[in-house]
Amino acid sequence: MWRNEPTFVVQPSTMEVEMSELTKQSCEACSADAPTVTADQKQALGKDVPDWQEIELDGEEQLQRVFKLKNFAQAQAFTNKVGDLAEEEGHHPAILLEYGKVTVRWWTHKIGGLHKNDYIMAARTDAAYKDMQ
Ligand SMILES: C[C@H](O)[C@H](O)[C@H]1CNC2=NC(N)=NC(=O)C2=N1
Repeated sequence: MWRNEPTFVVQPSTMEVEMSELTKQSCEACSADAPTVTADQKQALGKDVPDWQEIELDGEEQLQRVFKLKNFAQAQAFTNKVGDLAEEEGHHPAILLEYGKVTVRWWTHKIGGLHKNDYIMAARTDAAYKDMQ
């Protein structure tokens, strides 16, 4: 017979839930006339990817994060994971692969700036990095 043992469900913290929100989302189709994110959206979305910097390069706003890895082979493996993610979503970053270091930049080429998709992919990149630790 099933003993009615109490089952304790561990509730993720709101932060984890928020973080997991973006990592669970997929990129939405975005056309060349899609708007870039507003300042308010940047503020709200930025909270889910706190380790990323908003930079401007060639007049285009981008998200950038430098990931530290143990050596070149680990950096290469992480680069490939990010590349696979990008192919899956049809949304691609700029990646600089160095010994023990990978610099990733996300932005949406067709709108020349930041779209919600870039925040989703930044969160997914963080999750891929976490999986490698
Ligand atoms: C045809 C192809 O789907 C488009 O060119 C995609 C490819 N990957 C992309 N990646 C990014 N970051 N921005 C884009 O606008 C983009 N467009």
